Amino acid sequence: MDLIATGLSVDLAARRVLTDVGLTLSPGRVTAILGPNGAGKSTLLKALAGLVTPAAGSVTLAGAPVAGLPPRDRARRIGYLPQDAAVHWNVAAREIVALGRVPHRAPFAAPSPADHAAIEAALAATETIALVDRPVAQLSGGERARVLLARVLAGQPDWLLADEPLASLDPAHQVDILDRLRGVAVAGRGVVLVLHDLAQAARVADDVLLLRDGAVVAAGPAADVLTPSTVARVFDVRVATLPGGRMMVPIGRIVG
Ligand SMILES: Nc1ncnc2c1ncn2[C@@H]1O[C@H](COP(=O)(O)OP(=O)(O)OP(=O)(O)O)[C@@H](O)[C@H]1O
Repeated sequence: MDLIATGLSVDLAARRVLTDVGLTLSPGRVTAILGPNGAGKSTLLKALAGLVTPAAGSVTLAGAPVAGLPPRDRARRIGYLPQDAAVHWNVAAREIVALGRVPHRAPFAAPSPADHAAIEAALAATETIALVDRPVAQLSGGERARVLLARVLAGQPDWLLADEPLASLDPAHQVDILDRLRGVAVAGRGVVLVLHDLAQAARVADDVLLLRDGAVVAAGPAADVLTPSTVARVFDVRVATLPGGRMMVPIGRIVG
């Protein structure tokens, strides 16, 4: 059940922000989308989730255009965690996580044992069990981010698309959530992450897609793409590599 973008271009406010992007994503792998600010990473993720209308090209899931999938079906198959997700209702965290199961049952039906099991598993994976009775408005940014990730995990989608899921997490939770996301891929689902941290990407990703100015600069297995020269070209930074070669730390700006 591949997720495939073909000749994908997206315009926002009459400006082209993605140009002719082509990629094939396969289940069982973690793909990291990296690139400078404004490169089009979030727009690409939204397009993969069927949430923006392409100006040209298409996104298909198992051969069917995602834009044409019935919304409930699409929500069951593609879980999307936006960047800086806001919560508009000040309800208990458990209610937010439970919303992840809504696409799985008929309108107004009571949660099934499978729903309860999926919610408990998501709470455990994100270490949010202790937060379930707290109103979300009273949670810290990192706690809220974990609750929102739990909501997407509870939906057990075939594809999990997350936009900067580590942004407000402390190092322990970053490592833990990355391991959980790897586990989702190992279990046979597809995981696509927009990340900023090169080291985290090197740690978690099987495949890496580098975007700059709305176009793909490099894509493929992480070991092939995350090289000092490619990273320097895309981000205008000099990097030092840690032993092993894949872990990189930016050490200076390339000017001119
Ligand atoms: N709603 C919008 N209307 C108009 N332009 C937009 C809109 N959203 C994003 N853009 C523009 O589209 C381009 C790509 O934005 P996008 O958010 O996809 O980039 P990004 O790579 O995710 O950036 P960042 O790393 O800063 O989050 C940017 O130039 C941005 O200013």
